[in-house]
Amino acid sequence: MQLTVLGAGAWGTALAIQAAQRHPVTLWARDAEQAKALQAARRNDRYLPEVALPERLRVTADMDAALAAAELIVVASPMAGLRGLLAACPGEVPLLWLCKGFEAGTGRLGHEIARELGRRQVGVLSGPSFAQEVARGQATALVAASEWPAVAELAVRAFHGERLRVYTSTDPVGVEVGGAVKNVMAIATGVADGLREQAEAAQDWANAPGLNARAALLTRGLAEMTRLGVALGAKAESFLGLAGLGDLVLTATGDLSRNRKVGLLLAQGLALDEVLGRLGHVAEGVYSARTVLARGEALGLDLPITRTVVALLEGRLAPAQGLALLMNRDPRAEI
Ligand SMILES: NC(=O)C1=CN([C@@H]2O[C@H](COP(=O)(O)OP(=O)(O)OC[C@H]3O[C@@H](n4cnc5c(N)ncnc54)[C@H](O)[C@@H]3O)[C@@H](O)[C@H]2O)C=CC1
Ligand SMILES: O=C(CO)COP(=O)(O)O
Repeated sequence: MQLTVLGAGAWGTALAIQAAQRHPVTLWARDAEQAKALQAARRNDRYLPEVALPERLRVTADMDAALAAAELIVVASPMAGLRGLLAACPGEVPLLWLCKGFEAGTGRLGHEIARELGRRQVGVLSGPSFAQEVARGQATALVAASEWPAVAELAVRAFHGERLRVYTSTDPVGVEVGGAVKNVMAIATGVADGLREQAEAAQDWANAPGLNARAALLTRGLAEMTRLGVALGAKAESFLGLAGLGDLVLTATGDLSRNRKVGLLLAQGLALDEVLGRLGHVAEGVYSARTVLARGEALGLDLPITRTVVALLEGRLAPAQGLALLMNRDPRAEI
């Protein structure tokens, strides 16, 4: 199968490297200089420096050439690029996107953007998957979700192999809400873990959110994710799957996460601009947090962790105040 991956960031490059072991793959980079550098060095020095590009992987900045023979298109840009790339792709070729978030401005999920553009035969590929590990061939499980079962099956044909399991799902809403909300929860967990490191150093135990607090944040974060997802039409079971609990655990606790890193750096007292300057990669939770809150509020939902993350990102709350705010709410029933 001829595969075209649009976007040569960390994740697009990693999946292209994996797929190229079994299929001819074209990787499109939007910057001509970057495409030239990738072809010459056979390595993505900017976004994924440690893994070489296999022979079968062709890199180009020419979109028409990249799409010419595509049998499956994979959009690997951040959420901000999805609408433009969807609109630029031929409507008759099945398409998957990898981005995890809500579109800034419109507050839409990927499947809502596709519907708005009248695009059919599309789906999302998600789940717990740090690009670096996938590129190295370390065992990973993903989930491909689409309302068109043939699209999810195509994702299996393209990517399923010895080191990469691809499950299918008919719940794109659940898979997309999971991928978007876990990023917000990873920021919250990063803040808590950052506060713990500082308080532990001073043996200030009462102000050190420890392992108990982390487990509570993950569990209540899952509750928020599920609450929003179900209200948007998702199946509750999806949140116990790879794109829900699976990706929440990975991103909130794994130090390769950029969203978690945002939280860790905010806890050190850095301003958001400074944090983003240090990352060098996209951290979708920063852009999605407000939308998660707004869409939840529009549905009459209470999302206290998300609300706290938004206040932290907007600089209206200091990290330590965030923890106090969450702990001092009125008691309530768990479910
Ligand atoms: N890196 C990872 O481990 C994983 C990332 N993702 C998701 O995949 C998406 C992409 O992430 P990464 O590749 O890691 O990001 P990255 O920050 O490594 O690279 C982003 C790439 O997108 C391009 N880009 C940026 N804005 C764009 C726009 N408006 N239009 C077109 N292209 C644009 C950049 O030039 C760059 O090539 C994000 O939504 C992320 O949440 C999902 C799973 C794993
Ligand atoms: O989505 C991811 C892993 O599944 C990557 O998370 P970060 O964007 O936080 O690095």
